[in-house]
Amino acid sequence: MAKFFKEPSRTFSEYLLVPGYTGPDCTPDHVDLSTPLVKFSKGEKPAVTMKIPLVSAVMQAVSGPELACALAREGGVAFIYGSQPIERQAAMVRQVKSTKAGFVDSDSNISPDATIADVIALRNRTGHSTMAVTDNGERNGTLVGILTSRDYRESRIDRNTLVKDVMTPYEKLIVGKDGITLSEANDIIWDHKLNQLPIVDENQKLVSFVFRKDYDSHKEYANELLDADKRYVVGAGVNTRDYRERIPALVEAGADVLVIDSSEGYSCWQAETLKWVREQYGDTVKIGAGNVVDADGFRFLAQAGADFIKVGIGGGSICITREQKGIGRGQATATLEVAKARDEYYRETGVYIPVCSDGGIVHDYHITLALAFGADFVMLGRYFARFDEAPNNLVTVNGNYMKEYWGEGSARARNWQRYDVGGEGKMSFVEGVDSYVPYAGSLRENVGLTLSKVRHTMCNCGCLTIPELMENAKVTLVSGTSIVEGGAHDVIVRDENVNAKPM
Ligand SMILES: NC(=O)C1=CN([C@@H]2O[C@H](COP(=O)(O)OP(=O)(O)OC[C@H]3O[C@@H](n4cnc5c(N)ncnc54)[C@H](O)[C@@H]3O)[C@@H](O)[C@H]2O)C=CC1
Ligand SMILES: O=c1[nH]c(=O)c2[nH+]cn([C@@H]3O[C@H](COP(=O)(O)O)[C@@H](O)[C@H]3O)c2[nH]1
Ligand SMILES: [K+]
Repeated sequence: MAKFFKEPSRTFSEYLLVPGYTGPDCTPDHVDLSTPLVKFSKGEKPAVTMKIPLVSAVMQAVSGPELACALAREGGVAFIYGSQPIERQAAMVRQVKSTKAGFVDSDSNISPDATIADVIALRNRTGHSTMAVTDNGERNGTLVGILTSRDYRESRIDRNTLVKDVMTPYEKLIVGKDGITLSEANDIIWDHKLNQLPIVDENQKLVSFVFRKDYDSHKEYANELLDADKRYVVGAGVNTRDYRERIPALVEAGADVLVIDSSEGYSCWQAETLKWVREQYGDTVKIGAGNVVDADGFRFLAQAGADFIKVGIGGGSICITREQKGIGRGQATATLEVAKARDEYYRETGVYIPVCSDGGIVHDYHITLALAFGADFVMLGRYFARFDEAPNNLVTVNGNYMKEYWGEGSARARNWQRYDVGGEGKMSFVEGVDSYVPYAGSLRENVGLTLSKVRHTMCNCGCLTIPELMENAKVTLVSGTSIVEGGAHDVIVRDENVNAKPM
């Protein structure tokens, strides 16, 4: 007979944390959110420890180079999406590894022959009004000028006006030479009262920008996650088909960690991929696997050699896998059971394999719950898709700023040819939707706020570290009615905008 799990599978919104004793030193500024990214043996240190328990989803709408740098600055890791040609993904990894803190890749570039209508469209798409004018309109083209919102009056200007007729031309620009330090660049900005300094190489090709508004934040990134060469740490997604070509390209580009990106990881394909990595690279290449939702799946991938294991089927905000295929498990139950299997495996072997809870985080407190349930870190898609740094378009919908967010199993993502690589045929059904999420501003601000809530909650629970929270948290199931009790109720809320909304 089929196996039936005794308990229903539950999700994070069905639980709350019950406070523990808070002592005088248990304050948010004392909370340490560092957490292992990859496996380690008892008594040893993991090869990569994150400063915060957040990684970004392996998705086209989420994890591009700009977001990767922004997240590494805060102490987390992004996984550059794999649903793109190998060379392009490797180039994104290289871009992160070659980004120097404070030097920003220009994401708003336009050619001198473009029109103001093009400028406005580009600004609406990227949210940035400072544009590099390059000969070919590309990021690393020859710099011929700069265009900012001060160069034209949107309400008056003829939309057919050409960029070259309103831009500040190169001859009038103050530029920095590639190779200068951040403090030299900032000195030039202050001496000349600039808002931005373009950095160019010896052939006048645009390399990057330094922005005045970034000055304060660049002074201090206490949690910055850097490799031994002081470059940002970055991850990348791979699949179980073209890994023999993709992995070498990503490793060569400098990826610090890889993850097999799949809805379902309890398969011979993942074991084969892990085996191949060990044969080729031993333990020098770090690679996570998944997703699984029970102890059997965990043990299988642990024995196959995974460096961390990802949990979650069908709980993501854009996921329709449960509806389409009927596989999955409530995210809280899945995380708890896999974390228990992780602890058991650790007791048996002395090897600790970090567990990542992937998908379905809706409120900030869900992160704290996931950690209390035993996750070492969480993977977020929707959350990061709302930020400036994500590679997805900013659009207006009914007058509201939104960012586009689509699943990797949606038709939109699948237009990418991965389903034709080595497979018997195309997948005929979709497992994800194409959607909008409300635009939320910068990653730094949002992550700061989210983690401040996590730290406060941990203090309520009397815990200063993630392992302490895993060990000591007290968790209660809540009834449907008590969930209603937990929100504003029986009052007429006056102003939606000034009241706290869930993230
Ligand atoms: N976490 C979740 O709940 C879900 C995530 N997704 C996302 O969608 C994307 C696509 O996921 P999947 O469809 O699971 O991709 P996948 O490539 O892992 O699997 C697609 C199909 O190909 C088969 N397959 C994989 N490697 C093979 C090989 N070497 N030879 C023959 N057959 C092979 C698999 O068993 C599966 O039937 C990923 O980004 C994933 O994260 C999609 C649905 C649910
Ligand atoms: O059923 C699915 N169809 C999809 O098209 C899809 N795309 C991504 N994912 C998974 O969702 C996670 C992100 O979830 P959130 O938006 O809730 O953070 C991601 O990290 C993935 O695990 C998908 N699941
Ligand atoms: K399976």
